[in-house]
Amino acid sequence: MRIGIIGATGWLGSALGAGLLSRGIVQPGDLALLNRSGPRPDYHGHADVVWARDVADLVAQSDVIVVSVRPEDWPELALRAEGRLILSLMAGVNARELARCGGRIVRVMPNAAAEIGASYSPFWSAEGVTDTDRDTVRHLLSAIGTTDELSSEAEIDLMTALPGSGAAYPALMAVAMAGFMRAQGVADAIAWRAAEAAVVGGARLLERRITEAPALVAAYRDYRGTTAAGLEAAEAAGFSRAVVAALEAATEKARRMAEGPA
Ligand SMILES: NC(=O)C1=CN([C@@H]2O[C@H](COP(=O)(O)OP(=O)(O)OC[C@H]3O[C@@H](n4cnc5c(N)ncnc54)[C@H](OP(=O)(O)O)[C@@H]3O)[C@@H](O)[C@H]2O)C=CC1
Ligand SMILES: O=C(O)[C@@H]1CCC=N1
Repeated sequence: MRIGIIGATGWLGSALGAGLLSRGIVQPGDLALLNRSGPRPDYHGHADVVWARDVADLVAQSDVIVVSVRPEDWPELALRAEGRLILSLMAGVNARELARCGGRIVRVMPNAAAEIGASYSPFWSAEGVTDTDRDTVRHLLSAIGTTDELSSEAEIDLMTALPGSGAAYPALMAVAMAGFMRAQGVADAIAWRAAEAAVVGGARLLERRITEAPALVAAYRDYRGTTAAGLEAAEAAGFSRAVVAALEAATEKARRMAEGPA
């Protein structure tokens, strides 16, 4: 099967291309690529990938087309892709708009952890998508991590806020934590390592047992030690409210983008 990626050198398109090639899901000669800035002599160690001349050329050389341009760049693509399976990675471009290209539409919401094969990339299939298409989607997404099929397109906007945000909130937390340490006079490198211990070490402890998070919070509270004091102060300062506000704002932005200009 020939795969085309529009936006193949971008943050996500490049991660997907790398994953597809390194896992042998697609052979270099069956991978058609397009970007704005032009072909690269080497694409993740492969010189023999196919660089399309333009959108029409990419469509002609692909059975499945991944659209990984920024949402604002979608209209200028003027994609015509009758009979093709389309995987849109774009936030805030709805299936009705995408269907104008004439293909069978699947919307996917990956995240930046695609770079390390650890993206959770839920997808939603519009009308006309077949079970064979779904198998194809799952196979392709296995190149960057795991997936689930969603039952409604509205859930894509929620998934755009989370998990689409990737490392954004952990990074924000790390910045605040390291900032506190530095403000207390701790050396820069040690301040960052302390933040890393909490953000990365803590995340590793929760890996594959995230549903135990409430019990873990309760265990720290019941311990009645220093962390319990910290958790109480965090909640009093609005920690959970801040997280919810962030997800609400991101979801709302995705919805407004999908509705188009007022
Ligand atoms: N980044 C993320 O964490 C996430 C992003 N998304 C979605 O994924 C999509 C891609 O995002 P991201 O990878 O971050 O974006 P980038 O800006 O990193 O990459 C965009 C890519 O699109 C290419 N491009 C732009 N315009 C055209 C055009 N007219 N024809 C061909 N190629 C074009 C660019 O080419 P060139 O490099 O030559 O300029 C580049 O390769 C977005 O729609 C975003 O909403 C979804 C979830 C998470
Ligand atoms: O911040 C963004 O717009 C991209 C799209 C979804 C998640 N990240």
